[in-house]
Amino acid sequence: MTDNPADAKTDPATGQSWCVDVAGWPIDLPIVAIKPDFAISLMMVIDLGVRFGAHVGQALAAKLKALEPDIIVGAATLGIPVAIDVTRALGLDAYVILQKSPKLHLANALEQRISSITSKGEQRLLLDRAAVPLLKGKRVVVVDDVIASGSSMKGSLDLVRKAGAEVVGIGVILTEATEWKPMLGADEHLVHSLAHIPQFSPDRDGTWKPRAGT
Ligand SMILES: O=P(O)(O)OC[C@H]1O[C@H](OP(=O)(O)OP(=O)(O)O)[C@H](O)[C@@H]1O
Repeated sequence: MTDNPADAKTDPATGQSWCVDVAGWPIDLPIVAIKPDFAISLMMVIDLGVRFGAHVGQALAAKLKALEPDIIVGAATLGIPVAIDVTRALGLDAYVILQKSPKLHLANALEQRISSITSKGEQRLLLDRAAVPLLKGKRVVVVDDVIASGSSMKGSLDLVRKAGAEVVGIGVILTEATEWKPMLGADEHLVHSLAHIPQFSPDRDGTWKPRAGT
């Protein structure tokens, strides 16, 4: 036990869940406390199976097809299956992943700093210079599983543009709350999502309820 409230740990498991309809496919997401008075509902797309992956790939492709993308870009880690499923559903082949692990071959990569709502501290997004020719002058759609603070997506957009691509759209399975809108600024209108999730505060009896305006 600690006397300093700042040292107190929040138990992330609330035992509650939030149901969201993802383009006709309902999923239950655990509500996870990040602070004593703040929780999110957490989608781990890699735990939802290949049929769900194919479903979101097809549903996002249906929204993104008219933008005529040449190639899809996704950010590690949870943006990887989304990028693959959307690429497959659009009938494309190549895709580009923005990595987070500083592999040996990425020593000279293009780099952007990000800090997402679900990961502690600052992270780096890395674009392999060998992938730049796949993007330069191309129509690109950037995908991810979730956009929340918008930091990860903003970093992805900056990197893709540094590589000389035109970003014609953004595809996400879920938008979360609204913080991402000012973060993306003029790029907000590029976002296509399959569903929206709020953020949560506890009411007096400890039940987590959607925060107003989220
Ligand atoms: O809008 P934001 O606040 O940036 O949050 C969204 C990002 O957070 C998650 O990634 P995370 O950083 O947890 O990394 P992971 O995909 O490697 O698990 C998610 O996959 C998005 O990329």
